[in-house]
Amino acid sequence: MILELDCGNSFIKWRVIHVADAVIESGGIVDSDQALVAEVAALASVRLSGCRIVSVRSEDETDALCALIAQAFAVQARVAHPAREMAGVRNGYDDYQRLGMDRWLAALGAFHLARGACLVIDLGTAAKADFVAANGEHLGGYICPGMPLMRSQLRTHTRRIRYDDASAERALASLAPGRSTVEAVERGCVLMLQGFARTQLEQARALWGEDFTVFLTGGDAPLVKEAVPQARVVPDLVFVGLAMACPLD
Ligand SMILES: Nc1ncnc2c1ncn2[C@@H]1O[C@H](COP(=O)(O)OP(=O)(O)OP(=O)(O)O)[C@@H](O)[C@H]1O
Ligand SMILES: CC(C)(CO)[C@@H](O)C(=O)NCCC(=O)O
Ligand SMILES: [K+]
Repeated sequence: MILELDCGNSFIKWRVIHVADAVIESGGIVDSDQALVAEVAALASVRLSGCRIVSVRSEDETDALCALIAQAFAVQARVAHPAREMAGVRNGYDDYQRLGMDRWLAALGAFHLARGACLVIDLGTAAKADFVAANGEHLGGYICPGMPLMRSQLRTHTRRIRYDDASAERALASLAPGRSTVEAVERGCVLMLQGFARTQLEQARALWGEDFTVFLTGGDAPLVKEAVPQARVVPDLVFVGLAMACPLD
Protein backbone atom coordinates (compact mmCIF):
# COMPACT_ATOMS: atom_id res chain seq x y z
CA MET A 1 0.00 0.00 0.00
CA ILE A 2 1.16 3.53 -0.65
CA LEU A 3 0.52 6.82 1.06
CA GLU A 4 -0.52 9.80 -1.09
CA LEU A 5 -0.36 13.35 0.24
CA ASP A 6 -1.69 16.63 -1.11
CA CYS A 7 -0.17 19.38 1.05
CA GLY A 8 -2.18 22.55 0.60
CA ASN A 9 -1.65 25.79 2.42
CA SER A 10 -4.08 25.01 5.23
CA PHE A 11 -4.64 21.27 5.17
CA ILE A 12 -2.99 18.00 4.21
CA LYS A 13 -5.24 15.56 2.38
CA TRP A 14 -4.05 11.96 2.61
CA ARG A 15 -5.03 8.60 1.16
CA VAL A 16 -3.70 5.10 1.50
CA ILE A 17 -4.24 3.09 -1.69
CA HIS A 18 -3.39 -0.35 -3.00
CA VAL A 19 -0.74 0.03 -5.69
CA ALA A 20 -1.98 -2.69 -8.00
CA ASP A 21 -5.58 -1.51 -8.50
CA ALA A 22 -5.57 1.95 -6.85
CA VAL A 23 -8.38 0.88 -4.51
CA ILE A 24 -8.60 3.36 -1.65
CA GLU A 25 -7.98 1.78 1.74
CA SER A 26 -8.37 4.89 3.85
CA GLY A 27 -8.06 8.67 3.75
CA GLY A 28 -8.56 11.92 5.60
CA ILE A 29 -7.77 15.58 6.02
CA VAL A 30 -5.54 16.97 8.78
CA ASP A 31 -4.10 20.33 9.75
CA SER A 32 -0.56 19.34 10.78
CA ASP A 33 2.29 16.93 9.97
CA GLN A 34 1.97 15.39 13.44
CA ALA A 35 -1.76 14.77 13.03
CA LEU A 36 -1.04 13.11 9.68
CA VAL A 37 1.48 10.68 11.14
CA ALA A 38 -0.84 9.91 14.05
CA GLU A 39 -3.81 9.14 11.76
CA VAL A 40 -1.83 6.97 9.35
CA ALA A 41 0.01 5.16 12.17
CA ALA A 42 -3.37 4.36 13.73
CA LEU A 43 -4.42 2.29 10.68
CA ALA A 44 -4.12 -1.22 12.02
CA SER A 45 -3.60 -3.31 8.91
CA VAL A 46 -1.51 -0.95 6.81
CA ARG A 47 2.07 -1.59 5.78
CA LEU A 48 3.38 1.13 3.46
CA SER A 49 5.69 0.33 0.58
CA GLY A 50 5.91 3.87 -0.77
CA CYS A 51 4.72 7.44 -0.59
CA ARG A 52 4.14 10.24 -3.10
CA ILE A 53 3.61 13.89 -2.29
CA VAL A 54 2.46 17.05 -3.96
CA SER A 55 3.11 20.17 -1.95
CA VAL A 56 2.60 23.90 -2.39
CA ARG A 57 4.52 24.52 0.82
CA SER A 58 8.12 25.71 1.05
CA GLU A 59 10.91 23.28 0.22
CA ASP A 60 11.96 23.24 3.89
CA GLU A 61 8.47 22.35 5.07
CA THR A 62 8.13 19.65 2.43
CA ASP A 63 11.56 18.20 3.30
CA ALA A 64 10.61 18.15 6.98
CA LEU A 65 7.43 16.23 6.18
CA CYS A 66 9.39 13.72 4.07
CA ALA A 67 11.85 13.21 6.94
CA LEU A 68 8.99 12.64 9.37
CA ILE A 69 7.43 10.07 7.04
CA ALA A 70 10.75 8.28 6.53
CA GLN A 71 11.14 8.08 10.30
CA ALA A 72 7.58 6.96 11.04
CA PHE A 73 6.98 4.53 8.16
CA ALA A 74 10.44 3.68 6.76
CA VAL A 75 9.55 4.81 3.24
CA GLN A 76 11.24 7.40 1.05
CA ALA A 77 8.59 9.82 -0.22
CA ARG A 78 8.62 10.83 -3.89
CA VAL A 79 7.85 14.51 -4.35
CA ALA A 80 6.22 15.69 -7.59
CA HIS A 81 8.29 18.32 -9.41
CA PRO A 82 7.38 20.86 -12.08
CA ALA A 83 7.68 19.91 -15.73
CA ARG A 84 7.49 21.84 -18.97
CA GLU A 85 5.47 19.05 -20.49
CA MET A 86 3.90 15.82 -19.21
CA ALA A 87 1.23 13.34 -20.31
CA GLY A 88 0.42 15.43 -23.37
CA VAL A 89 -0.01 18.70 -21.42
CA ARG A 90 2.31 21.67 -21.99
CA ASN A 91 2.77 24.01 -19.06
CA GLY A 92 1.49 27.47 -20.05
CA TYR A 93 3.51 29.60 -17.63
CA ASP A 94 6.35 31.77 -18.93
CA ASP A 95 8.40 30.19 -16.13
CA TYR A 96 6.94 26.70 -15.79
CA GLN A 97 8.50 26.17 -12.34
CA ARG A 98 6.32 28.95 -10.91
CA LEU A 99 3.01 27.25 -11.62
CA GLY A 100 1.64 25.79 -8.38
CA MET A 101 2.10 22.02 -8.34
CA ASP A 102 -1.50 21.46 -7.20
CA ARG A 103 -2.71 23.38 -10.27
CA TRP A 104 -0.35 21.53 -12.58
CA LEU A 105 -1.33 18.08 -11.32
CA ALA A 106 -5.04 18.94 -11.40
CA ALA A 107 -4.59 20.05 -15.01
CA LEU A 108 -2.80 16.78 -15.88
CA GLY A 109 -5.54 14.76 -14.17
CA ALA A 110 -8.32 16.71 -15.88
CA PHE A 111 -6.83 16.41 -19.37
CA HIS A 112 -6.32 12.69 -18.82
CA LEU A 113 -9.97 12.22 -17.76
CA ALA A 114 -11.50 14.58 -20.33
CA ARG A 115 -9.35 13.61 -23.35
CA GLY A 116 -10.11 17.08 -24.63
CA ALA A 117 -10.38 20.74 -23.70
CA CYS A 118 -11.01 21.29 -20.01
CA LEU A 119 -11.52 23.88 -17.33
CA VAL A 120 -10.43 23.07 -13.77
CA ILE A 121 -11.97 25.01 -10.90
CA ASP A 122 -10.25 24.23 -7.57
CA LEU A 123 -11.77 25.86 -4.49
CA GLY A 124 -9.48 25.65 -1.46
CA THR A 125 -7.69 28.26 0.62
CA ALA A 126 -7.25 29.94 -2.74
CA ALA A 127 -9.74 29.67 -5.61
CA LYS A 128 -8.00 28.60 -8.81
CA ALA A 129 -9.06 28.12 -12.42
CA ASP A 130 -6.92 26.54 -15.15
CA PHE A 131 -7.56 26.06 -18.86
CA VAL A 132 -6.21 23.22 -21.00
CA ALA A 133 -6.99 23.24 -24.73
CA ALA A 134 -7.86 20.12 -26.74
CA ASN A 135 -4.27 19.91 -28.04
CA GLY A 136 -2.93 19.75 -24.47
CA GLU A 137 -1.79 23.33 -24.29
CA HIS A 138 -2.24 24.74 -20.79
CA LEU A 139 -3.40 28.30 -21.46
CA GLY A 140 -2.85 29.55 -17.90
CA GLY A 141 -5.37 30.40 -15.23
CA TYR A 142 -6.52 32.57 -12.35
CA ILE A 143 -5.87 32.69 -8.60
CA CYS A 144 -8.23 34.44 -6.16
CA PRO A 145 -8.87 34.31 -2.44
CA GLY A 146 -10.96 31.27 -1.54
CA MET A 147 -13.71 31.09 1.06
CA PRO A 148 -11.36 30.85 4.11
CA LEU A 149 -9.32 33.87 2.97
CA MET A 150 -12.33 36.06 2.07
CA ARG A 151 -13.91 35.31 5.41
CA SER A 152 -10.78 35.93 7.46
CA GLN A 153 -9.96 39.18 5.64
CA LEU A 154 -13.40 40.51 6.55
CA ARG A 155 -13.08 39.37 10.14
CA THR A 156 -9.56 40.77 10.48
CA HIS A 157 -10.10 44.18 8.90
CA THR A 158 -13.45 45.14 10.37
CA ARG A 159 -14.37 45.67 14.01
CA ARG A 160 -17.97 44.52 13.96
CA ILE A 161 -17.78 41.32 11.94
CA ARG A 162 -17.59 38.58 14.54
CA TYR A 163 -19.24 35.16 14.56
CA ASP A 164 -18.50 31.54 15.34
CA ASP A 165 -18.12 28.52 13.06
CA ALA A 166 -21.43 26.93 14.07
CA SER A 167 -23.46 29.99 13.09
CA ALA A 168 -21.45 30.22 9.85
CA GLU A 169 -22.54 26.73 8.92
CA ARG A 170 -26.19 27.45 9.76
CA ALA A 171 -26.08 30.65 7.69
CA LEU A 172 -25.45 28.63 4.52
CA ALA A 173 -28.81 26.85 4.66
CA SER A 174 -29.95 29.54 2.16
CA LEU A 175 -28.38 32.22 -0.05
CA ALA A 176 -31.16 34.81 0.41
CA PRO A 177 -30.03 38.33 1.37
CA GLY A 178 -28.59 38.07 4.89
CA ARG A 179 -30.55 39.40 7.87
CA SER A 180 -27.63 39.07 10.27
CA THR A 181 -23.87 39.68 9.98
CA VAL A 182 -23.04 36.02 9.74
CA GLU A 183 -25.61 35.46 6.98
CA ALA A 184 -24.54 38.56 5.07
CA VAL A 185 -20.85 37.58 5.10
CA GLU A 186 -21.13 33.85 4.56
CA ARG A 187 -23.71 34.13 1.78
CA GLY A 188 -21.91 37.06 0.20
CA CYS A 189 -18.65 35.11 0.02
CA VAL A 190 -20.39 32.06 -1.44
CA LEU A 191 -21.91 34.28 -4.14
CA MET A 192 -18.40 35.60 -4.88
CA LEU A 193 -17.15 32.03 -5.35
CA GLN A 194 -20.12 31.19 -7.57
CA GLY A 195 -19.49 34.34 -9.59
CA PHE A 196 -15.86 33.26 -10.01
CA ALA A 197 -16.96 29.85 -11.26
CA ARG A 198 -19.55 31.26 -13.69
CA THR A 199 -17.04 33.74 -15.11
CA GLN A 200 -14.54 30.95 -15.77
CA LEU A 201 -17.28 29.06 -17.57
CA GLU A 202 -17.96 32.08 -19.77
CA GLN A 203 -14.26 32.25 -20.60
CA ALA A 204 -14.22 28.58 -21.54
CA ARG A 205 -17.30 29.05 -23.76
CA ALA A 206 -15.67 32.00 -25.49
CA LEU A 207 -12.63 29.83 -26.21
CA TRP A 208 -14.22 26.51 -27.05
CA GLY A 209 -17.98 26.88 -27.50
CA GLU A 210 -19.66 23.96 -25.74
CA ASP A 211 -16.85 21.52 -26.51
CA PHE A 212 -15.10 21.23 -23.14
CA THR A 213 -15.33 19.48 -19.76
CA VAL A 214 -15.56 21.38 -16.47
CA PHE A 215 -14.01 19.86 -13.36
CA LEU A 216 -14.77 21.03 -9.86
CA THR A 217 -12.44 20.11 -6.98
CA GLY A 218 -11.16 21.40 -3.60
CA GLY A 219 -12.75 21.44 -0.17
CA ASP A 220 -15.28 24.14 -1.04
CA ALA A 221 -16.47 22.61 -4.34
CA PRO A 222 -19.90 21.79 -2.83
CA LEU A 223 -20.58 25.52 -2.35
CA VAL A 224 -20.66 26.20 -6.10
CA LYS A 225 -21.91 22.86 -7.40
CA GLU A 226 -25.39 24.17 -8.13
CA ALA A 227 -24.05 27.24 -9.91
CA VAL A 228 -22.12 24.98 -12.33
CA PRO A 229 -24.45 22.02 -12.85
CA GLN A 230 -22.50 20.70 -15.84
CA ALA A 231 -19.29 20.30 -13.79
CA ARG A 232 -17.80 16.91 -12.98
CA VAL A 233 -17.07 17.01 -9.24
CA VAL A 234 -13.78 15.13 -8.74
CA PRO A 235 -12.55 15.65 -5.17
CA ASP A 236 -9.40 13.59 -5.88
CA LEU A 237 -8.36 15.34 -9.09
CA VAL A 238 -4.95 16.37 -7.73
CA PHE A 239 -4.31 12.73 -6.77
CA VAL A 240 -5.15 11.62 -10.32
CA GLY A 241 -2.38 13.92 -11.56
CA LEU A 242 -0.05 12.88 -8.74
CA ALA A 243 -0.27 9.24 -9.80
CA MET A 244 0.63 10.28 -13.34
CA ALA A 245 3.60 12.42 -12.26
CA CYS A 246 4.98 9.96 -9.68
CA PRO A 247 4.27 6.39 -10.78
CA LEU A 248 5.20 3.80 -8.11
CA ASP A 249 5.21 0.03 -8.30
N1 LIG B 1 -13.15 17.88 6.27
C1 LIG B 1 -12.73 19.13 5.99
N2 LIG B 1 -11.68 19.64 6.68
C2 LIG B 1 -11.24 20.86 6.42
N3 LIG B 1 -11.77 21.68 5.48
C3 LIG B 1 -12.81 21.23 4.78
C4 LIG B 1 -13.34 19.92 4.99
N4 LIG B 1 -14.35 19.76 4.10
C5 LIG B 1 -14.48 20.90 3.41
N5 LIG B 1 -13.58 21.80 3.82
C6 LIG B 1 -13.43 23.15 3.28
O1 LIG B 1 -12.35 23.10 2.40
C7 LIG B 1 -11.65 24.35 2.38
C8 LIG B 1 -10.18 24.07 2.21
O2 LIG B 1 -10.03 23.43 0.97
P1 LIG B 1 -8.75 22.59 0.58
O3 LIG B 1 -8.54 21.51 1.58
O4 LIG B 1 -8.93 22.22 -0.85
O5 LIG B 1 -7.66 23.71 0.80
P2 LIG B 1 -6.08 23.66 0.68
O6 LIG B 1 -5.68 22.50 -0.16
O7 LIG B 1 -5.48 23.77 2.02
O8 LIG B 1 -5.89 25.01 -0.08
P3 LIG B 1 -5.12 25.30 -1.42
O9 LIG B 1 -5.43 24.14 -2.35
O10 LIG B 1 -5.72 26.57 -1.92
O11 LIG B 1 -3.71 25.40 -1.03
C9 LIG B 1 -12.03 25.07 3.66
O12 LIG B 1 -12.62 26.30 3.33
C10 LIG B 1 -13.10 24.19 4.30
O13 LIG B 1 -14.28 24.94 4.50
C1 LIG C 1 -2.16 29.31 -5.67
C2 LIG C 1 -1.79 28.24 -4.68
C3 LIG C 1 -1.43 28.87 -3.35
C4 LIG C 1 -3.03 27.37 -4.46
O1 LIG C 1 -2.78 26.30 -3.64
C5 LIG C 1 -0.65 27.33 -5.22
O2 LIG C 1 -1.02 26.79 -6.45
C6 LIG C 1 0.63 28.09 -5.36
O3 LIG C 1 1.32 28.34 -4.42
N1 LIG C 1 0.98 28.46 -6.64
C7 LIG C 1 2.17 29.21 -6.97
C8 LIG C 1 1.80 30.46 -7.70
C9 LIG C 1 1.19 30.19 -9.07
O4 LIG C 1 0.57 29.14 -9.32
O5 LIG C 1 1.33 31.08 -9.91
K1 LIG D 1 -4.48 21.85 -2.56
